[in-house]
Amino acid sequence: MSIEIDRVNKRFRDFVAVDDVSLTFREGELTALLGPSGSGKTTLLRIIAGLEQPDTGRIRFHGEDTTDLHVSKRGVGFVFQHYALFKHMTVFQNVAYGLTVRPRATRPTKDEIKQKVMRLLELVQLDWTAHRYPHQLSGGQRQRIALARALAVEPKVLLLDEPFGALDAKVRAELRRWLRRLHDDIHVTSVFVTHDQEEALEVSDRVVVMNKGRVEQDGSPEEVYDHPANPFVYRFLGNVNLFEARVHQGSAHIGGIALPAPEYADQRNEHGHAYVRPHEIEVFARQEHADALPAKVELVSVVGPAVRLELHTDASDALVHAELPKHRYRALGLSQGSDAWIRPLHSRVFLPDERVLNG
Ligand SMILES: Nc1ncnc2c1ncn2[C@@H]1O[C@H](COP(=O)(O)OP(=O)(O)OP(=O)(O)O)[C@@H](O)[C@H]1O
Repeated sequence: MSIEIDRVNKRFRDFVAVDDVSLTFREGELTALLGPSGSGKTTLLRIIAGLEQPDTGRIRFHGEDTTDLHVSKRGVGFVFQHYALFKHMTVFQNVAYGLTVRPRATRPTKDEIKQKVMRLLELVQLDWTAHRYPHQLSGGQRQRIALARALAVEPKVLLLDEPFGALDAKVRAELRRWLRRLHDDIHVTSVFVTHDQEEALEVSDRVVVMNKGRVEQDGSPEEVYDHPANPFVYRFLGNVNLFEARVHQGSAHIGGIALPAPEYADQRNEHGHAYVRPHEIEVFARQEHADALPAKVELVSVVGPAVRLELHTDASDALVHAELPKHRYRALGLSQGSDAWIRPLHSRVFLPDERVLNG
């Protein structure tokens, strides 16, 4: 079931929560709505669900206009951050609930319900908890049961609002891999809200980056990470270094070096910024390349197999962050206070008014 959002707007009094958003979620895809707090992700999800009415614009499920259709008629399943399971019901009863409350004509038999619930519990790998009560489960297990419960009624669309938000980092990481595998098995069109960029990049087929009620970029995880459409997306998707640049005839000059910026072939002496990710900064102990900048190592932190360096260079107002494998760092023989050389391997240049000439 594809979902089409067509020029949707939503205000809460003076506040514009969703600002002229048009998007298509393709059938069977898992899409992350990613953005900072207050960017309108949840409001958009609630509009898709039918829990909120848009002021203007239409929602279509598989081409059919559902904008005025009641939430109960849309065939959506939900999982929220604090999706309270019914405390007085066992896991089995919780998952069976949506089926048992159906009108008699469409209600499956007891045996059918039993089979289905047990199949779902196996799918979320918690069949052994069927007779337990929610308080006898961990937070991560409860969210998996909430997902089984949402799937029991065979939703056409699955909507998840920060489903792992309340869990600790390790459980979150496990559950997101688990959700990915589950989605590969069941292929229900799913939209999932998160403000965690790593979660969005790891789990989803597609990422929609939102900011102030608008869509900043919509693409595959690789596209949004490797080719951010604008400085907002660049900053939001991970660490980035900013260098003041003079943009002139297809080059961005920072310090004494020139970086290629072919998209600005016609610009002359314009002021801009070159964005470079920490792992795209090459570090040397000596001046091995003519196009490297002199720097000084200010801080070294070892994070598992990687080493993060913070370096001072005259070409940047802030310390430059570089990240390299530990073996490479060791081979360089650098330490805090050492003189070093840095070279941006890949950069993306933006002019201050965020004009993007190469999309
Ligand atoms: N019912 C409401 N009444 C008034 N304002 C609301 C209502 N619902 C949401 N808002 C406002 O709309 C804005 C967008 O909220 P929304 O929950 O969609 O953002 P979000 O991106 O999901 O943020 P978060 O990650 O913090 O949940 C927020 O500033 C919020 O205060």
